[in-house]
Order: sequence, then structure tokens, then C-alpha cells
Amino acid sequence: MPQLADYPVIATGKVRSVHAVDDELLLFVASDRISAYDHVLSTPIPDKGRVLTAMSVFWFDKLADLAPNHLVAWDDPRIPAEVRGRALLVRRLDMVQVECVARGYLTGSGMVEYRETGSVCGVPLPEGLVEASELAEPIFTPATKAELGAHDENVSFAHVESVVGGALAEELRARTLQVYSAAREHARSRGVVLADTKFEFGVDRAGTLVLADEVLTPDSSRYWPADSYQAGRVQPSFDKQYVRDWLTSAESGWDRKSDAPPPALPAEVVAATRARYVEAYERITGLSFADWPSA
Ligand SMILES: N#Cc1c(N)ncnc1-c1cnn(CCN2CCOCC2)c1
Repeated sequence: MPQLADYPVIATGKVRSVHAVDDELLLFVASDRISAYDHVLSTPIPDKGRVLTAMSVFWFDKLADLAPNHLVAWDDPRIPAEVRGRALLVRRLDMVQVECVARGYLTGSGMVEYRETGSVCGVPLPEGLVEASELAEPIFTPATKAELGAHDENVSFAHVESVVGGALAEELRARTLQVYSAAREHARSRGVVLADTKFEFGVDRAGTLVLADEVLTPDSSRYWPADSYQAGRVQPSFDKQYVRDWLTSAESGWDRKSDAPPPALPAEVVAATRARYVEAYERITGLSFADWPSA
């Protein structure tokens, strides 16, 4: 059985990493680390990596007719036992260097840009929209990948065309909006608002556009509980609200405007956050997390 150390790291993110298996295959590993307020917290959330891996597998399968994806296997002897359940065997692609974001609601950097310009990524929006307003139609709001720790930068469609060419830019936009819309409809039927999401794509040797990275996880998307959705205020995050509320409470003793790193999370916040990740998975998929493989 291989060890993770047998597979050289080829890319790392705040909470994930990509390792080389052979010329054709990569291992995509999700950790239990959680980030909040642009900090990777010192306290891991047990099983977060497994839940988010299980969510990606569910969505890859559910959306396979709409979009070919890079997933090869999630339970395979080439996956080291130490990361079983939180690692995916995926096929190597020529990655498109564009963060493909779809937004069905106005929040985050989209809201900031709208307040300043009345548009997002060059897409004009109606006047009078407020925090968390539902958009009449979902919009494609691409971004360029920032260095580790910095925020991605929103760019226009024309910029994407200048980077990848007109045809591929159009295909990225069409596929991003198509997959988001299908996922959003399913999530809504399970009582969850999928406000926005970020996809990464690659191109295979045949020139086919392939959905890569993680998909439609709470780390790559904003999920809100539908029963408390109300435009005009910042919505509670389905998965990270307990962490955010504790970190900004007097009890944590932390000042998010300071340079100080966030303090360790209390056990009850960790447990409640783990439970929210499992709840998100089970509500979205209708499956039991207890059935998902583990180390
Ligand atoms: N997925 C995928 C994939 C693929 N299927 N083929 C070739 N390269 C990649 C790849 C390599 N890095 N990234 C950026 C996203 N990473 C996520 C983990 O954390 C680090 C950043 C994608």
C-alpha cells in the first residue's frame, strides 16, 4: 500500500494539496483545516476533509451528464490508507488559469464591486440591489487566482477572452452557469440556497473541457439555510457561522482587525461545526456520512 510521502506535492492551497501519482494521475487531498477571516485556524475540524471530499464525489456524479470531470476514483489501492476518504485520484489536465465563479445572489466581493460600479466583472446590474439580493439570472464573474493568502481578483469576460481566447472563454461561461444552475436547483429542493460557487476547469489531451478541483463544497461555495434567507442582511453561513460568531465574540478575546492570529477554537465550537458539515452533506445528498470511507 503506498504512503502519501511516496507522491510528490505539486500544488498546495490553504487547506488542500495535489500530489503526483504517475504521468496520468494526481492525488487531490483535502485536510481538516478550516479557514475564517483569511486565516487558516490552528484547530482542525475532524472529518471536514472527508465530508468535503464526499460532497465533491456526489456532485461530480450528479452533474456528469452536464460536465465531464477529472475524477477517477475515491476508494482505490493507489490512495494511501492515511488519507482514505479525504483524497481523490484524478486525471492530469492542462488547467485553465481562470477561477470560474457563478453568482445567483449578490454578496462578498460582488457586492463590494456593485456598490462601487453598479456592475460585477463588467456585468451591469439593476439599481437598488441590497446585500444577498437574488439576481434575476445567475452571472459569470471570473477571477484570476491570487497567490496563497491574497484574494482572487475579479476580472471581466473580455479579460478572460484575452487570456484563453474567445471560444474557450465562452465555453467556460456557458458550462459554469449551466452547472451552477443545475446544482442550485437541486440544493434548493433540499432546503439550501447555493448563493455562488467557484469552479476550476482543465483541458484533456482530446481538447475536452473537464471540471476539476473540488466542486460545490462549502469551501468553494456559499451555502445558506433557505428557511432563514432574507435579502438585506449578511446571511449566516451554513457551515462556518459558529466559527465566525465565536471568533468575533468577546469570549474569544480576538480582534479580527489586529494582526494577531485567531485563538484555538473551544471543543463545543469544533463539535458544532463538524455536525454542520455532516448535516450539509446529508441534506444535500440524502446519503448517510457514516457510509463514507475513512482511514
Ligand atoms: N484539480 C486539479 C488538477 C488536475 N486535475 N490536473 C492538473 N492539475 C490540477 C491542479 C493543480 N493545482 N490546481 C489548483 C488548485 N489546487 C487545489 C489544491 O490546492 C492547491 C491548488 C489544480
